Order: sequence, then structure tokens, then C-alpha cells
Amino acid sequence: MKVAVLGAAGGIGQALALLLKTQLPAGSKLSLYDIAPVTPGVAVDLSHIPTAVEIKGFAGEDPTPALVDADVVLISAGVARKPGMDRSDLFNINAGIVRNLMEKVAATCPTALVGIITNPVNTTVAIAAEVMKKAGVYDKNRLFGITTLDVIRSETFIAELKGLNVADVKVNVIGGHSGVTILPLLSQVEGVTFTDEEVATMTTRIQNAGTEVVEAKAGGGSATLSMGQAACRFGLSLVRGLQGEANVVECAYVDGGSEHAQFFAQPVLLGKNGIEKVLPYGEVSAFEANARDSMLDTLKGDIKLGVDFVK
Ligand SMILES: NC(=O)c1ccc[n+]([C@@H]2O[C@H](COP(=O)([O-])OP(=O)(O)OC[C@H]3O[C@@H](n4cnc5c(N)ncnc54)[C@H](O)[C@@H]3O)[C@@H](O)[C@H]2O)c1
Ligand SMILES: O=C(O)C[C@H](O)C(=O)O
Repeated sequence: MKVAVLGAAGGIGQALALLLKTQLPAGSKLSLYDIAPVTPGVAVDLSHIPTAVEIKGFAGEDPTPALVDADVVLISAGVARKPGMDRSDLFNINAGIVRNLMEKVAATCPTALVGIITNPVNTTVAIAAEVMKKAGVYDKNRLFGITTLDVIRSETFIAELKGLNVADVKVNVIGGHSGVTILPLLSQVEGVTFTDEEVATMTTRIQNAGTEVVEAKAGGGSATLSMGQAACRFGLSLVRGLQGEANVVECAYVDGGSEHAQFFAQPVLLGKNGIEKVLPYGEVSAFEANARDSMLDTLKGDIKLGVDFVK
């Protein structure tokens, strides 16, 4: 199994690479790429960790050598937010970066499972899909916007509020990955009840959690370490699915035939071909149904921006 990380010298990329080096199954290959010249050095550094994961680093303008024979590609290349910015403010720079990298993915490893981390995810995933379509190699079951950070934040905050063991908290987060498009389904969390006020406060906290980190870092970037953990969890789930493990389920932003929008985050069953099955997200409360319906104009606008960018 070969996993490639594009953007591997960045805050997320380095954390993710470290976690993958220590957690990928024995015999895996890990390939790091970034335009930053330090990237081969990052790989040399990680290569001294005694795990049976072979690691190589590549820098420069062309990601192709890192992509050859990749089974999974995780993309965090691009710029991050500073205080006062919205994720959509990153579009001008990151749209072109994702388009260019996806052109290389389409040419070099078109059947790889691709996880997009680069913001604005609601839009960059649509860009990735359009690039693959243009190249004639689009498979909607192999492309994912990684929304796992919203899931692990929800698990953490709910466990804190309700005094639960965080390992026991499971929550679906649906929609997209920015502001009101992030919708945790609190009504489905087993073993707890929330007051209306708790639902409103917790939903807003989860939706604004990225901004919480951006403000706390005060100009030093956005979430990197928690995102490294989230991307590692998602990447390992992709690998477990590819290896034939049963019942691997994650929420992700996918082209899953949703009635709500072309791309929509919801639970998916992962397998040897990426998405084996898009799963229903279940019953929702009146509050959640209203929040879901209210987000759709924003989400569809974000998606259209990405589609138009490539067309
Ligand atoms: N999906 C999520 O939940 C989530 C969470 C956190 C951050 N993000 C996003 O992830 C992205 C990266 O964040 P970060 O904190 O790691 O930023 P960072 O600035 O620390 O790292 C980005 C890396 O991308 C590299 N890069 C830039 N252009 C490139 C190109 N054309 N090819 C290859 N590499 C290139 C840079 O050299 C840098 O090393 C941002 O867009 C951020 O908004 C997404
Ligand atoms: O908020 C950001 O800009 C980064 C990321 O999308 C996050 O949710 O932390």
C-alpha cells in the first residue's frame, strides 16, 4: 500500500506524515511531496523512526515521482487562514494549487483514492472532480473531502460537556466543511440528551472551531496538529477499506447522490474501491432539519464556484 501526502512540509503535512510513519501497516510505502526544498529532509528525519514503513521525500515543481503507484493521495498543499479571514478567502490561491496537483494525479495515479484537506474544501473537492472528469478518469467513489476534523471535534466537545469517555462518543457530521455547512447531528448521540440551549451552543462551537484555533494562533496559521490526527484517522480508514476490512465507516464530503447537493458530507462505507456504499445519515431533529435546509444555498454556491473554475 502506498500513501502520498502532497503539502507534506506544511503544518498538517508534517504532523500527518509522522502519524502515518508510525501507524501505517507494516510494508506500506509513504511518499512525501511539497514545493518546499526541505521535503526530502523531512522524509530523512522520519526515516529514522523504527517502523516497517518505507518513506521517500520529493520537492520541486512536479509531484509526479511521488505519485507513481500511489493507492491513496492526501492533499494539504496550499495556504491557511489568518484571523479575520473566511475559508472562502483562500480560494484565489488554493483553487489553482488543487487543480494543478489533480492534473498530475489524473495523469499518474488515476485510480488512487484521493482525500482533499486543502480549503475551501466545499469548493476544492468540486475542482478535483472537474479535473478528473476533464481527463476522463473521474470515479466518484474515489474522491473525498476530509471532514474528519469536524467529527473528532464533535466527539471531544460532547465528551467534555457530558462527562463521557470520549472513546464511546460517536457522532455524524453532515453537510460541508465551513461555517453553517458543518452540521453535527447531536440528536443521534447515544446515551445523552441536550437542552435546546446546549444544542444551539454546541452546534455553533463546532461550526466555529476552526476559527477558535485561527484566533488562538494569532496569525500563526490554522489547525495543524488536530488536523494531522484527523487526516491520519481518515487515511488509515481508506487503507483499511482497501485491504478488505469490513465495516469501515467514516463521514466524508462526497459525490454520493445526495438529494441535497452534488457534494454532501455523510457516512460512507469504505472498501476495496473506495466508497462501497453511501449510508443514510438517519433521523434528524427539527432543529437539524432546519439547519440542513438553510445551509444548502451556501453549499451549492461553494460547489458551483469550483465547477466554474475548471470549466
Ligand atoms: N479539511 C480540514 O478540515 C482542514 C483543517 C485544517 C486546515 N486545512 C487546510 O489545509 C491547508 C494546509 O494547511 P497547513 O496548516 O498545513 O498550511 P501550511 O502553510 O503549514 O502548509 C501548506 C504547505 O503547502 C505547500 N504548498 C503550497 N503550494 C504547493 C504546491 N503547489 N505544491 C505542493 N505543495 C505546496 C507549502 O509549501 C506548505 O508546506 C490549508 O488550505 C488549510 O486551510 C483544512
Ligand atoms: O478553519 C480553518 O481555516 C482550518 C480548518 O478548516 C479547520 O476547520 O480548522
